[in-house]
Amino acid sequence: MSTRTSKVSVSSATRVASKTASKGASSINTKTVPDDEKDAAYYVTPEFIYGGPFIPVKKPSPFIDSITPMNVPLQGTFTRSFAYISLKDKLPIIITQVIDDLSKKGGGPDVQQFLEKVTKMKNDLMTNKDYDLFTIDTPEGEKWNTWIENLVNKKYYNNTWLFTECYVYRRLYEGCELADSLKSYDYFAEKKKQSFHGNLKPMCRAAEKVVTMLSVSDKDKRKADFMTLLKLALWANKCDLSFSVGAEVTLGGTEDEEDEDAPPPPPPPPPPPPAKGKRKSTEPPKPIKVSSEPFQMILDLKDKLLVDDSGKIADQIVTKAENKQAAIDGNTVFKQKCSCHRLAKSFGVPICEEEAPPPPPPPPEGATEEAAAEPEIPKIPCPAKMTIPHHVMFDIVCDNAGYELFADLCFATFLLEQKIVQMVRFHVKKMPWFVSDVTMADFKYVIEAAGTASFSCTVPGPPGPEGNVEMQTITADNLNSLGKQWSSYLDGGEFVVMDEDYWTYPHPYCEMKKYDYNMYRKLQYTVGILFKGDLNYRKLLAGRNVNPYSGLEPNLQGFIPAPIIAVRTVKSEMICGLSKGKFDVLNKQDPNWMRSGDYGVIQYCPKAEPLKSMTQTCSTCTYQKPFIAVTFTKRSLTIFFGALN
Ligand SMILES: O=P(O)(O)OC[C@H]1O[C@](O)(CO)[C@@H](O)[C@@H]1O
Repeated sequence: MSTRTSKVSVSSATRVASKTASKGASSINTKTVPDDEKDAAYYVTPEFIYGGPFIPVKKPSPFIDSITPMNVPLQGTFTRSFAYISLKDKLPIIITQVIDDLSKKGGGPDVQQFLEKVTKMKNDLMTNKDYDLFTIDTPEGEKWNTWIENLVNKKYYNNTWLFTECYVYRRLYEGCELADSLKSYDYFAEKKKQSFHGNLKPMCRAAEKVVTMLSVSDKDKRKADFMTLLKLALWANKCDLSFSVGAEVTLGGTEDEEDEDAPPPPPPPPPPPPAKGKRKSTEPPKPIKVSSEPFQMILDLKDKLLVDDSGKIADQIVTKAENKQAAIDGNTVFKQKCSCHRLAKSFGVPICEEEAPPPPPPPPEGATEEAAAEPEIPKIPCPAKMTIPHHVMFDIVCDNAGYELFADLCFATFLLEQKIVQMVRFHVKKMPWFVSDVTMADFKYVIEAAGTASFSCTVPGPPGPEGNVEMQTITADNLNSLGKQWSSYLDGGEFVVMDEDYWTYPHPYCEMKKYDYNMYRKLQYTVGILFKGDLNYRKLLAGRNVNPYSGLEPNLQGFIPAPIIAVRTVKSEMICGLSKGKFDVLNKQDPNWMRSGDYGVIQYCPKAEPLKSMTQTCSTCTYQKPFIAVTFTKRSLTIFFGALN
């Protein structure tokens, strides 16, 4: 795989992405359906002719010269939408990069087969064909085929953008699953690693401050730091390689932008007051200079944060965590002893003699053999009835590896060190996804690399009392100690990493209950779920172009397993929760603002569906199949319960 990628700073990521897109598109030697003129020609050319060559039958074009109408799912057929651009320009380039890298890598016939399949998929995408079915023979492959067969629109552009993008990434990975020499191969791995190393400087700078926020602090400081670290996690979402079409995105700026480490310029003079009676100016705001120092960046981007619920989130998550702890402390039903017995049973190890329950009483005299053989009903309560977890936990549905994961880990560390929660569950992807999304391997890589990275540079320190600026040295020491801390959290079970199937399904989250009830139930144990990034946001809003002034809660359409925190930089045309008039002002300033990744939101829905004990029991207790997910670490063992439908 080629290790060379172009490098862009966050501010220029969009520019480069669109440049790369058009460059890449022109080098792809295949007819693209949606180019306006070609498109018209394509749909006018008849597939067959009735009664001779003189009666052409025009195929109806699915393409509509429009933005996505309100409340309709984002879809490639709206030629003035970003979904269209993404399918037309971005996705083919990402697929081409995979093909190119693997072609260079070379390999046997199975790799050739992979390349043929992927090339066909790219052509199908570019000519708006029907999806092919999966050939992989697994229960998950079968599920995908059922979903495809049940679709009304099976074409790449005609179906929802969400389904098509997920389908493409899933099919890419199918190619690896089918090729012996590519099993568990990650064609995006090098890019993700480069993106980590390209951001060492901002990580080292951020780590210097993060370590000062960890010792247990008073209420006000804790709240302020909570909010700051959530914002650090927000702006880290700019580092996304699917958005930049594989070009490395660094917070450090490109070489010619490095002068941002210079002391800040004096503030500009205040603008003249607006003339009386004049309407608010809709002129685009002057481009602001954004620092590569992550905490300064938060301040620089203050006005780009369109919804900021971080204060409310800090207050409410702490309160919910305290309440959960009280419930755990007061819970007499599931004491450790019961769990030990159940686990011992589940894993077939003998129960300690003293602890073992008394042997069952002998069958009463005269009882039939059948009755005597009745299974013993254990005295421990049924896991499916369990409604209180063993730990106060918080969940993060991760997005990108590299710098974004670093920022998420910092936030998680804060929650643990401030004793707000005792466990953080990270949800990652089972396969390479949207270029830079975190997989299990990426998670381990980032932690190890943070623990061992070496870095040193000098930057101007904060101005002294007389405005004098002294240079200070930044090293990787604090990043290293964070990395080591994270490794020990993994060993100790404070960090749990899970790669459930649902995160790579093409379904919006409001359908989780229908497609994966146990996943929904698992999420119900937590005090809050942080959903990172644009794709997660799209899934939260069911992929629709919702009313920008509507609230988050109604748009979740019943997906409320726990309080939801949505943190994303805006990279696609959907948003909710804006204050009155804001959407119109932003549109007037820049019609493409939602495609820029320059704006962000931190949104909160406090509502949560209480976890009820299940009507079904599980086989540990009676006769039905239990669902038990177990996470082992050196120092602890965690179990999540549910029951299979
Ligand atoms: O990493 P994030 O924030 O989920 O962003 C991914 C986004 O980028 C895109 O690839 C668009 O550029 C979208 O498909 C997607 O919404």
